[in-house]
Amino acid sequence: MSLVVFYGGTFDPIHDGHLAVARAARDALAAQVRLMPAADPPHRAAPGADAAQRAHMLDLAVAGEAGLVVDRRELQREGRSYTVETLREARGEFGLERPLALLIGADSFLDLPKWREWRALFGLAHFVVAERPGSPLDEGRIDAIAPSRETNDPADLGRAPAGRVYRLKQPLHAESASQVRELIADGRPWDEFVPAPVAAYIRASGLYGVVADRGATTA
Ligand SMILES: Nc1ncnc2c1ncn2[C@@H]1O[C@H](COP(=O)(O)OP(=O)(O)OP(=O)(O)O)[C@@H](O)[C@H]1O
Ligand SMILES: O=C(O)c1ccc[n+]([C@@H]2O[C@H](COP(=O)([O-])O)[C@@H](O)[C@H]2O)c1
Repeated sequence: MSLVVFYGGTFDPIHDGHLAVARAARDALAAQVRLMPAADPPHRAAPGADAAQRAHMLDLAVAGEAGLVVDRRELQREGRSYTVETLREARGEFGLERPLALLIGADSFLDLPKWREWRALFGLAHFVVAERPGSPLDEGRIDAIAPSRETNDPADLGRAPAGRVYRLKQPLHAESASQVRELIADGRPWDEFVPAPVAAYIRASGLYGVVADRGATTA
């Protein structure tokens, strides 16, 4: 059975780093990647764009892109978007045998022990960890969180429903959503860091306090 990859995030807004990671996972694992916006993400302040706007920006970013889809399941649930609940719900849909994986940046993975019922996550899905500047996965860091689970063989993720950790090797991408929001707030160029249709939507909606005639790298 083919692997399904969930890529959860606040995506406030989606940026080129997110897209690069999603494409790299799709290509390395030959799997569908489901970009899944959090309704109310745990462990952070309320997002600048509401959930419907963040999901819409994902739609714009993946339009026409093979193997990348938007998954709105967390928007249909009340309360905080705890991943353990999302994966339990996904198991109801995909069954217990289907290989599922959670795609996650290295910074989030290193924070995993703060997540709700985090040890249970390894019984529900594999992890695909994307390297990220500022969060080096030095020797032993993955093993310290997930002893003996790491594999270098992507095929291992198709051989079991859950429980392995695969490190996604891809060119590093420095973009972050907070950087994009800060650039917009400062009236500095920002649109080179997000997909063009997303930049157009941010401008048209006045998100993040964007001023229509400032911050564009192209007039
Ligand atoms: N440039 C990047 N490289 C690798 N992983 C990333 C990158 N940007 C985000 N991620 C990962 O994508 C997931 C969703 O990230 P999120 O939507 O919070 O974006 P962010 O850029 O980290 O946002 P913020 O700057 O607001 O914290 C997280 O697991 C995060 O680690
Ligand atoms: O389940 C948790 O306790 C938990 C704690 C922090 C983050 N998450 C999830 O991790 C993903 C990335 O979160 P964030 O805040 O970096 O955008 C997103 O899907 C969140 O719902 C989940």
